[in-house]
Amino acid sequence: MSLGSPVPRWKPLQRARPPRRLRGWLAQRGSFTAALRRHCRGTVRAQVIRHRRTQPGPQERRLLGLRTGEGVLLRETLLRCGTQAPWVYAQTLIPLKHLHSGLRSLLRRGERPIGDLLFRPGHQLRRGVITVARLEHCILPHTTARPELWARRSVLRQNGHRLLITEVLLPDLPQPRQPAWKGR
Ligand SMILES: C=C(O[C@@H]1C=C(C(=O)O)C=C[C@H]1O)C(=O)O
Repeated sequence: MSLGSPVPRWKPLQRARPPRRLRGWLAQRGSFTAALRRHCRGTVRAQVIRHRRTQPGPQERRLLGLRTGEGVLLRETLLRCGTQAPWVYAQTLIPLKHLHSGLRSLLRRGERPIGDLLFRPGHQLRRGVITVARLEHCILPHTTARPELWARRSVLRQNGHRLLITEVLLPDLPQPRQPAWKGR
């Protein structure tokens, strides 16, 4: 999936005007996987659609505090509830220099979303500022439709390591039950 061109214009959530029905999802500060699970009667699964080393763009490099030439692991997944149509497209960038064995094994966990492991109690994970963007020319897999799509992006920090997570809310994502607009 492509986030489209031109590059999305990311704004802090408080300064953007996403549709009301999406605000609760966009403001979620805890595990997104856990939030999805609260709406899913089956199992939340992460289908890995890409897993490869790459060079980050200038914005991503800055957010991850990387120098030119420092590579990242790109993981792209579709998060879905059971066998339903995907609810979220997620893109995770992990600096290769932070790819310690713990993280490596975490990424080999089949269809289990990484949020479950990142947000384990006692892991002292901190989410930075959440920025959001309306994707103007996003191309969804398997369809030519161009719905209005919103995405959010944030940096997760743990013991000096950083991950950049982008989540695109897909049209089949249900309405959140509890508005989390103010976040935690
Ligand atoms: C970071 C989280 O993990 C989610 C799961 C992902 C995956 O398995 O690829 C990617 C991003 C998130 O939507 C979370 O739950 O907040």
